This record gives sequence, C-alpha cells and structure tokens, in this order.
Amino acid sequence: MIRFDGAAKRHPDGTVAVRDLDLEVPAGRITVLVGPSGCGKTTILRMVNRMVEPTAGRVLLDGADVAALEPANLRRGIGYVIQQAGLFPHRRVLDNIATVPRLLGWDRARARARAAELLELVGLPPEAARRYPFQLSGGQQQRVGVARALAADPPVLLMDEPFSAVDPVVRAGLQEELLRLQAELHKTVLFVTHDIEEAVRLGDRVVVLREHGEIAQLADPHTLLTAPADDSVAAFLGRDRGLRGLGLRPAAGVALDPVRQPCGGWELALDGDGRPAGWRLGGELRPAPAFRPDRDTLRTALDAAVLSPAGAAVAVDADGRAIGTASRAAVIAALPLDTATSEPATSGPTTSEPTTSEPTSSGPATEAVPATTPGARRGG
Ligand SMILES: Nc1ncnc2c1ncn2[C@@H]1O[C@H](COP(=O)(O)OP(=O)(O)OP(=O)(O)O)[C@@H](O)[C@H]1O
Repeated sequence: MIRFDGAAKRHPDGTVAVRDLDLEVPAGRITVLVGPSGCGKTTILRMVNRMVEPTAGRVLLDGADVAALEPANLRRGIGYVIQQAGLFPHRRVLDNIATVPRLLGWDRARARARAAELLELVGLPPEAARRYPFQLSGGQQQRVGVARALAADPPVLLMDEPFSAVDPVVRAGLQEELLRLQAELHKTVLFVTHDIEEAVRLGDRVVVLREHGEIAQLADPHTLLTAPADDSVAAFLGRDRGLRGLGLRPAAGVALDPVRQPCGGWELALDGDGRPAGWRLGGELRPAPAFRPDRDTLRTALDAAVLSPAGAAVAVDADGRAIGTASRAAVIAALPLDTATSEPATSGPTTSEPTTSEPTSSGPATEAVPATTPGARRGG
C-alpha cells in the first residue's frame, strides 16, 4: 500500500504543485489520478519513486517512509511506465525489457529468458525481440514499456499517461491488455491520465484532482459517474457521463425475447450452427449486431440495439450462437434507476472515501449496487 501523508511539493520559484495530500493507494488495485493539466498528477506519482522529493509530509510504501530508502533500490521495486514508452533507442527490445533484471544482477541468459516471457505476456510476437524501438509502432513500443516495467515483477507500477500518444483504437487495445494483465498479476497500480474515459475504464478507484493536487472526489467509477461530488466534478465528467456509466454495467440482466420472435417485421436469419446471419425483411438481409450477456456491458448491448435495423440486439453465447434478442427498450429497462435519474449530489463525498464503500481486498462489497466486474469493464 502507498500512503501520502500530508505530502506537498513547493518549487523553489514558489509554485505549489501539490499542497497537502492525504491519500491511500490500496495494494493490488488500480488507482487512477485524473484531472486537468497542471493539477499535480505527475508530481504526485513521482513522489512515490523519489523522482520528486516532497517539501512537506511523507510518502509511505508498505509503511516505510520512501525518503529513508535509497532511490536506486526503491526504483528497482517500482515499475515505471511513461508516455511514448521511454525506451532506450540503442538497445534491442529484448535488452530493453531485460534492463532491470540485469541491474538486479541476474545473468544474461536468465534476464533474456524472463524478457522473452514478458514479450509474450504483453502480446508481442517473438520476432519483436531483436528489433530496435524505432522499428516498432507506437502501440508496440508502449507494450514493450509495460513489459520492461514488469520485468523484475515489482509489486508497484507507476503509469504516467502511458497510452496517451497512441490512436484511440490502439489505446483501447492497450487498456484491455492492462486489465487482463492486472487480473492475473494484481499489482498496486497508480495510473495518471487526463482522460476521464480512460480513468473510469481502468480504475478500481478514481481520484479526481483539481489545482494543487487537491482531491475533488475519490470514488469507484460507478459512484463517480452517478454521484459526482459537486458541479465542477460533474462538468469535468462531461455531459455523457450517464452513457459512459453504461459501460460499467454488465449486460447479464437484460431480458431476452425468443430468437424466433420477429421484431418490427424483421426475422432473424441463422446459419446452420445457430449463429446470426442477419435480419431479414422480404428479400433484404441486413447485418445483425450482437452482444454477449455473459461478458459485455449495457453500453455494448445498447449500441447493438441502436444499430440494428430491427431495433433489437442479438444476444449470443460464447460460441456466437444466438440465444435471444433484446429490444432497445429491454436494454434500457435493465438500467438501474440510480444511473437513469442521478443528478450531481449537493453534498457528496469530497476528500474521503465514497459514501457507498467499494469492495476491498480485505472485505466484501457493501455497495448498494452491483460491483463492476473486470470482465464487464473489458467488454465496455
Ligand atoms: N520544476 C518546476 N518548477 C516550477 N513549477 C513546476 C515544476 N515542475 C512542475 N511545476 C508546476 O507544478 C504544477 C503541477 O505539475 P504536474 O506536472 O504535476 O501537473 P500534471 O497534472 O501532471 O500536468 P499535465 O497533465 O499537464 O502533465 C504545474 O503548475 C507545473 O507547472
């Protein structure tokens, strides 16, 4: 666990980057710092690995004041991923990944074997190992950056806008990959972004910051989207926060109609294996957008229903076979009322935990609403 205890950073020119931060970053979870440019996100992150020294207060890592730890040793136990990967341009990919294990004294063969393992873990082909960073795409370079940060298996990962230099499609792939890795590795992740969409997608907890690293709200993504602490947080979340919230809700609760039931005159055509072939009306056959209730979110289901000529999404199982259809109305009916009706809370949580507590590693969820599952988030 990382704890900021009255941590502050005042620069020699008088700029107060962070005023007085009290924050706990729980072990094994993803905590996202989000906020406008200049609010102190990077400063907060770098206080953890002593790239920035606080001018007041303390940062504790598993109870130990990081100020008392030797910086090089401290950093070997903390993975650090930055925008545009920050790879060594003159080193091949495999040697980039093997950097920290080598610094830790592993012999070359062991470090390279570990690097090859990591390359596979982050979804890169073996032939990438011998390339130089400039021979990779931006998204591939970011994957190498993540692999390098994970190489020595550090319990803590600091990620500073790691995916912001790549296009939205690649970015979505990298986010999905991070969630998949995290489900396996359970690192303590502190992630900085200025993109609220990314924050709610990745964060178990999201810390919305305003100037001088002041916490405007700390909450799980669902609470944040449905009960922003005040108007400024609501404005930061954007007008479509309700729709975004659909991406946090599993589609499992959507009521399905039978596959054979026509929708507005359209009939669902199936192939020989029972997979949707399209919606048919007279001689016309149009695509049948689908969703998987066991994996996807309400956002995916609603998107499929909106795009469908029949006004209904096809629900499929893991093998792609149709198991029912869901009208737009059925998808909307599956929405919990709090998402549909919420307004900014007048006196919501500010600098502390959300009013509805979120699941922690030490205890069960006590939220009034179902907790988001990583799978549901991935589907969103
Ligand atoms: N060396 C420095 N001297 C003076 N002021 C600094 C210094 N480094 C950072 N700052 C200021 O501290 C504040 C916080 O900077 P920081 O980089 O932490 O913000 P940020 O939220 O990460 O911003 P961005 O999203 O734009 O990267 C900013 O006002 C910045 O200008």
